[in-house]
Amino acid sequence: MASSTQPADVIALSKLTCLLLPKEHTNLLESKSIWSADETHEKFSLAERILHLDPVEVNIFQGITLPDAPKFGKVFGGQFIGQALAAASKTVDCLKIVHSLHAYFLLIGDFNMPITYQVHRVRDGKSFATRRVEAIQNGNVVFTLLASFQKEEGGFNHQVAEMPSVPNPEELLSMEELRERRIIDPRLPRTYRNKVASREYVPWPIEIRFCEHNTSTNQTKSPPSLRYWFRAKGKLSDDQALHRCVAAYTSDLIFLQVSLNPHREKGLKSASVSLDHSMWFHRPFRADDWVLYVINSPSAHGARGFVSGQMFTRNGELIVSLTQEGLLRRARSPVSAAKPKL
Ligand SMILES: CCCCC/C=C\C/C=C\CCCCCCCC(=O)SCCNC(=O)CCNC(=O)[C@H](O)C(C)(C)COP(=O)(O)OP(=O)(O)OC[C@H]1O[C@@H](n2cnc3c(N)ncnc32)[C@H](O)[C@@H]1OP(=O)(O)O
Repeated sequence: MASSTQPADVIALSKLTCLLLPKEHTNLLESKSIWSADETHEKFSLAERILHLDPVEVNIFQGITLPDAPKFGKVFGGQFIGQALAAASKTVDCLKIVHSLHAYFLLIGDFNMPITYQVHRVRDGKSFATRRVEAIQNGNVVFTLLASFQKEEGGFNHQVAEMPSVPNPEELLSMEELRERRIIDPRLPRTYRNKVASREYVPWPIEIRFCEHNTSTNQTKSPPSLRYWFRAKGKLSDDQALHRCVAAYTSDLIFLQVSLNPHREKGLKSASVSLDHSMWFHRPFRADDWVLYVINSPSAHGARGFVSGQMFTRNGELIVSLTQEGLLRRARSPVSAAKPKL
């Protein structure tokens, strides 16, 4: 080293020291912070592009609803959670990673309008940091999230929760295959099959494989529980913060609906929206690798359904615990509850 010449950058200079870093190690200086892509590249997975935010000012970010993002007639609740968590994460020291969040859905979001995320730096401690995020459209706060972040720390370790025994995702049908099968399944009512066939099919950014083969429809009763594997389509950047945002996004896709399962009946039209959502991230994971989502609804009462969930890696590690309460009503016709009023 002493006699050879190497290209290097001066990275610190004082009267007494001059710190040089060989060119091949300059990547060590790159921020490890939340995926820092300033542009949305086509090569990124759709999930990563949906969660992309533009910085506007310090603590203020802007997100949009991409044309190919799932919408359900409004801004999808998971998009609010994922984007708000991304905004919060971008303001936190990159060594701290989200361990819990609590959110409220206040107003139906308009997917034709950008969403402004205003981050409030509630506290920055040595080990923990807390952020509050407001999602704003047309001057109204439509969604709010509190999230807490922690520096990696060793400690006690136990896991009582056991991953249920379910088939491997490779043995199960994809949503696309399931849809094809349902259209031609003679055990299902013709009206239901026609409805599935005529409904426009928009692929989700998340691949889903239901663990139980069932022939129930949105018009037939079933137990208030569900288990499915999910993973982001495509490869995600290697940033644990992003993987947690993608899990947060996905967690609202099929969650509250489980609460409606025992109440489904012919002709039922429901008006249901997520009201609040809480998550605890226990261990690191990748959201572009299969994750098992185990959902139960212990209660529905007073027009509110309650659901709780656990997420496991393929190795049976409990990675996330979560809960949600949602509004569960019979829809008054015409179904108008889900229109934005901003
Ligand atoms: C289980 C097997 C599954 C297999 C699945 C396979 C495939 C799945 C396929 C699809 C899955 C889709 C998954 C979609 C999940 C989507 C989840 C979400 O994204 S929800 C979006 C996030 N949440 C929100 O946006 C909620 C925002 N918050 C609010 O809107 C409000 O806070 C509120 C909760 C409505 C409460 O506001 P308020 O106090 O003002 O409430 P009101 O009771 O006064 O009502 C407001 C408004 O609604 C009208 N309304 C009320 N009740 C009804 C009803 N029963 N029917 C129709 N309309 C109703 C009411 O008239 C009010 O309107 P107005 O002000 O004009 O009078």
